[in-house]
Amino acid sequence: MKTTGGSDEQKRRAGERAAEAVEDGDVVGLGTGSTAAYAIRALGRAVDDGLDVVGIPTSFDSRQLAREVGVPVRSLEAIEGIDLAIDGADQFDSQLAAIKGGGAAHAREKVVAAAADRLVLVVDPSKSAATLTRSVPLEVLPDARPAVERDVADLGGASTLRRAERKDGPVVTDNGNLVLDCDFGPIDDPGRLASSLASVPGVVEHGLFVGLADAAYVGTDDGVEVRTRD
Ligand SMILES: O=C[C@H](O)[C@H](O)[C@H](O)COP(=O)(O)O
Repeated sequence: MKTTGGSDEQKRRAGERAAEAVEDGDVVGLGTGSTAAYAIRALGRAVDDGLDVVGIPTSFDSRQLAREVGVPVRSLEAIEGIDLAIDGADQFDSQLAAIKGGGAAHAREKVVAAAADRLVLVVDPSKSAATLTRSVPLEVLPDARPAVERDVADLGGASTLRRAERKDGPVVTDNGNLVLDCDFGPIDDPGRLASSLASVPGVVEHGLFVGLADAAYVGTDDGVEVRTRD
């Protein structure tokens, strides 16, 4: 998966600190992306040392990595609750509202985050913003794409179909859908935009995570800064 933003060392610190918050017997949501991957690898080492956990992957890639490093996995439908979800973000603000979906995994990520008692974002300082400004990814039913593009324009956004980097054609999600990256400029009210996007027919899920994260572990050059909502 493409690595963005801060240094690998910053991401490693954030991911490993979040893995330390996992307790024996926990069911853990395993996020997607380069930062969450550090948490999954750290959990694998903890399992080697005797930690008893079950991981709930949010994507093909996180499932694959968990299996490689020895974290036992189960699917979301097989469990009743999640103690802690650990996941990355593409941008987040002081209220821990976040834009996710740089890896096109935000639909499952949101289901896991909503099912979790706690969501910890693992990020580097480049993800922090006073106002969310990045494009918001929408997972969209393929047939609904033109209609969704029109609705996004009515909401003041400009959509771009996400294209695959190493083959001709669009990115197809783990669920068989397309991704539209939608630029709304600075997002003054993430909650209002989230509600509007959730009501667009054909949008399977949008990448705005509002009111879901409990903490952000920000890996820095010196350590880890733990941020909570203002
Ligand atoms: O769909 C992917 C996810 O939302 C990722 O958690 C997000 O893109 C952050 O990834 P990374 O830690 O690689 O920047």
